[in-house]
Amino acid sequence: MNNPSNTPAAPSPSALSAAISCVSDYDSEALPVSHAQAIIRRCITPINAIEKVAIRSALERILAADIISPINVPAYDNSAMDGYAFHSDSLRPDDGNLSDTVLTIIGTSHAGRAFEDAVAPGQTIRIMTGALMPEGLDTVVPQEFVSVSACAASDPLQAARLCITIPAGTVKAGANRRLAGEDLQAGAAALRKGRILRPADLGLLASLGIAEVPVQRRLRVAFFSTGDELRSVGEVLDPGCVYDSNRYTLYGMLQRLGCDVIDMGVVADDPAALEVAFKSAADNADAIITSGGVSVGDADHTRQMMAKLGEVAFWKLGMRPGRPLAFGTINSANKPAVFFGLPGNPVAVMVSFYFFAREALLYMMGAQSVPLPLMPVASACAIRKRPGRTEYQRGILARDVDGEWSVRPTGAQGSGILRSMTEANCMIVLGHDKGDVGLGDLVEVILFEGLI
Ligand SMILES: Nc1nc2c(c(=O)[nH]1)N[C@H]1C(S)=C(S)[C@@H](COP(=O)(O)OP(=O)(O)OC[C@H]3O[C@@H](n4cnc5c(N)ncnc54)[C@H](O)[C@@H]3O)O[C@H]1N2
Ligand code: MOO
Repeated sequence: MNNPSNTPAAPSPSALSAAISCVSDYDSEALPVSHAQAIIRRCITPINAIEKVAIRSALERILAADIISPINVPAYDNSAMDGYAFHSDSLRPDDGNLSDTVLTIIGTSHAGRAFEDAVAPGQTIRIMTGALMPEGLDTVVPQEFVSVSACAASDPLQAARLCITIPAGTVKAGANRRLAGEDLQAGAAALRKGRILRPADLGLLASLGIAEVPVQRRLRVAFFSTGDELRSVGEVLDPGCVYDSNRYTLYGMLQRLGCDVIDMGVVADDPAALEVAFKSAADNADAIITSGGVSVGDADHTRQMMAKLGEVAFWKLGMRPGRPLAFGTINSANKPAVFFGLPGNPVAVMVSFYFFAREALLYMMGAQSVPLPLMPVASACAIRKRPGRTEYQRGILARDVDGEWSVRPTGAQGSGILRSMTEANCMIVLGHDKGDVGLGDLVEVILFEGLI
């Protein structure tokens, strides 16, 4: 079922205006990062539109409701090992006399093909990993711990059978058995609303027999680059021009976040053209992201457009790179769209996206907040840092000659040097109040790559 309702993704204009007008005590020269992040949180609300998708299509989507397990997992008591199952009462007490236990094998339980007869004390069955434990049995001994031989001939019926000998002390009562419901009980929450579904979650859903799940509809994000000097890939690079790279990094970051992207290309440094672009973006998207035009140059029109077409919540932060980041809203006929005006410098785009837009967009998508883990690591060199702003340096985390992990900046940290992002494997986050870093001092890093 595909049922994306047209519920507004953003709050009503009045709610947003109220949130934005709460922005007081704002030092326009050095609004701390944490303060700016809090302002953004106050100004946004999650979208409220759900669609149902098959579990394979749910990868990386955001779960829109708790998933309650319809069954026990495992569904029945089963063996964790290939071996022999029996009742623990059959074990000879481990009384220090090293008394072995001898049990008669009376059948086999395969995974998917259970042994259905009763198993009496003194008897055992061969059992495979995952096979159902017959009623009354509670213990499995792995096959490599037992010896198998013909049973003692005192009883003619027994002599025709095979027996196992379990050496004393090999196995404890209840060992190697997986109990019904021990992973998950029927009626318990298997996955919580707001989770970004990962491969393990798809497997878990399948293990519960669930074929479809409700997910949040994708967030629609429109983006464009501004600047008369920008040329798109495939165009001739005239003197004084640069290729537009920001739309590609933005495309990649938005795709990774699972957004529906609306690429609006390059818009000239012309107020009329910008106004048309902003209005069209606000009509079609939940959020708008632009790059460039937020500084103080003669052709930097973005903030004026925000003030004309919406509201500016803040502009300029105590951070580097990304200082001229602008945040606010752009109005449209139906709803205001959340707006991030990212600075034009290519690294500033990525840093301000990862540390501001990313969390906001995830929140709008209805995702549970999962803070990025900051890990303390020794710095492999001295780093100059001025207190009063947060710095995001591109770092390489590696083992040193002694096998210890340490981090060093990639080299020149100019916010136009995009190569610093491609060479780095982590971001070194130097907090607002931090000063110079000495060799061996601990700094906090956020890794770029994760396992899943
Ligand atoms: N007098 C001041 N000048 C500047 C300040 C300031 O506070 N006072 N801030 C500097 C900082 S910090 C930044 S960051 C930039 C941001 O300026 P804009 O957002 O107006 O960006 P532009 O001027 O349009 O471009 C800056 C730089 O980045 C290149 N660029 C822009 N868009 C792209 C793109 N899509 N792909 C690749 N490269 C792009 C552009 O050519 C410029 O080189 O302002 C400083 N100035
Ligand atoms: O703060 Mo700007 O973003 O470095 O170049």
